[in-house]
Amino acid sequence: MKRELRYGAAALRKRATTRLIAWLIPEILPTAVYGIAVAHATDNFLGGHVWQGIAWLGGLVATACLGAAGARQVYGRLGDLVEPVRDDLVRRVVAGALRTGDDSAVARLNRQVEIVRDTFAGLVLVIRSFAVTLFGVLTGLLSLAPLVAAFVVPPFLLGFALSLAVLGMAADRVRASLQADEDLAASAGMVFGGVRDITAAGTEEFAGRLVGDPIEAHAAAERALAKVAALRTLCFAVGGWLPLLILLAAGPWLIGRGVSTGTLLGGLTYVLIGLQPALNAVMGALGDSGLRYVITLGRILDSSAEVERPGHTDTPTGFDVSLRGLSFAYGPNAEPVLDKLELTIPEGEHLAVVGPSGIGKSTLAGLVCGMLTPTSGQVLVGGVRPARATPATRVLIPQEAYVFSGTVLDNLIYLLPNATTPQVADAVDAIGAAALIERIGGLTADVKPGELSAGERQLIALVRAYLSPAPLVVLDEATCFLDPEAERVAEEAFARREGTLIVIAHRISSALRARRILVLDGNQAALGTHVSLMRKSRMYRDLHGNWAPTISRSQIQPAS
Ligand SMILES: Nc1ncnc2c1ncn2[C@@H]1O[C@H](COP(=O)(O)OP(=O)(O)OP(=O)(O)O)[C@@H](O)[C@H]1O
Repeated sequence: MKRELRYGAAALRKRATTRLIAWLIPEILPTAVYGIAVAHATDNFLGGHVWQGIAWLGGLVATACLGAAGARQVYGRLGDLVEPVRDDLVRRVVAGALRTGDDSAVARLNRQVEIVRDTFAGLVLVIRSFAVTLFGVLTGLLSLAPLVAAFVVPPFLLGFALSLAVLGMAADRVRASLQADEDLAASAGMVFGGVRDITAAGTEEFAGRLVGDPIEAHAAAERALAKVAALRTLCFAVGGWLPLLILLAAGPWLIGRGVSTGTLLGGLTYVLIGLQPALNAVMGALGDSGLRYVITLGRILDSSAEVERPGHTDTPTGFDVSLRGLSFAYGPNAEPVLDKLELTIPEGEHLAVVGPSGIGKSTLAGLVCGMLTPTSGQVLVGGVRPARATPATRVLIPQEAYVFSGTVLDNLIYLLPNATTPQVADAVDAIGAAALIERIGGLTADVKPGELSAGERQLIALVRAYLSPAPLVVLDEATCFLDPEAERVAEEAFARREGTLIVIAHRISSALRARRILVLDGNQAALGTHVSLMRKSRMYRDLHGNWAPTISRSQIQPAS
């Protein structure tokens, strides 16, 4: 919210604002005078001086005309103030769309720019008119009877301060409500789209849960919003009605102290037709236009900040990977897969990640490579969030290797299009893919992905990753279809390659080759070498015990 308020404040630092303020003075006058005029007119009428009473009311009409002339000037000045805001926002939106090539963003964001312009103008008007009333009423009350002011002003200011305090809370809750609304629309849309399949597969209960949670979240957000509305009414009661009650209750005491009936009526006039409507208007505007301004402007600034940086990316400094209190769950109410994980993987490290099936190894790989966003905590690669880091910083090879129709060479140099022939030959040799490529027909032969075995596809993907310029390589069971010997050759090649290597291991041999091993165990994690983990991690000892016999009798699909 601070950023949006700063933006508004900067937009107000203009000459147009000074001119707008200057035109406040003729408007303050009638506001200051009407209580005094009512007081004197009443006292004169009560004292039988009818003409003097009428003269006071005539004076009130004259100052009101002066105020109207001042108000007329305001609208012309307002344009000078808000149009530059609109221009600036449109410039940001269009510049962003040109960089991203997202034409639809222009239409979407332009609508938001209109909202910001209108709400900004509305806020300027309401705040200005509130200031006029406040200054006018204070001046009038103090010149009429400071004693009356002492009863009226403090509860009014208290109500106003409480309203401002509630606004911050309201902004958060409106944002939460919008988010809940969007989440519900997304999950309901997904379920409605798949009703036929859900019925066919008999997964109604699962689908019910899928929309049930967002419905609950939405209802909770709306209830929270309703509580804020109730609080706002309470604040208005304090600021708008309490001064009136106090003044009425203190009436006899004030009259006993020499305050005239007219003066009391003048004080009530200031509250009833000055302070109370002004507070109502400013609170309504801040709670409605103000929140729409903050939230809509926030969205525009967020989207333009995303595109203001070239290519939407940051360049990491170094390639150490740090996990800081990293937690991740696949849904708002799902059990966390990873919980407050702390780990630093220094540049050049060779780390193996082991753990039972479904413990979260692939989830961790996805987080490190920026394909998943942490629920809380951080992943940083060279000090930068992976999703924002330049894509060339990391490569993730999953279990199901991706190979596309094209030549073998196209497939190999996909991540380094300008690779030289010796570079390609080195990579092929290092990974042990020479025999496979020869069998396919050489580098210029066409690849037919469907005709390759899973292991062969993995070999091609491994050469591609090896050849890539990425200093961080994550192999997520990327060698699981290779025989142990082919896996050893490939892994050793990656270990020799410069950079950081993270291997999600599916065999103990992979873990034994690594410099350090991370054992994921429920929400716990243990880090160490094979020797230290055999001593301190029961989970690692169990995995080692289960894995060891399978090494010799692995049923592995040969690579070639
Ligand atoms: N897209 C998803 N949506 C919901 N839950 C998921 C999703 N992907 C994974 N999970 C769940 O998250 C948990 C961790 O999964 P993950 O694939 O990270 O485990 P893993 O240790 O890599 O398992 P494996 O060794 O079998 O590949 C599992 O309970 C899994 O069912």
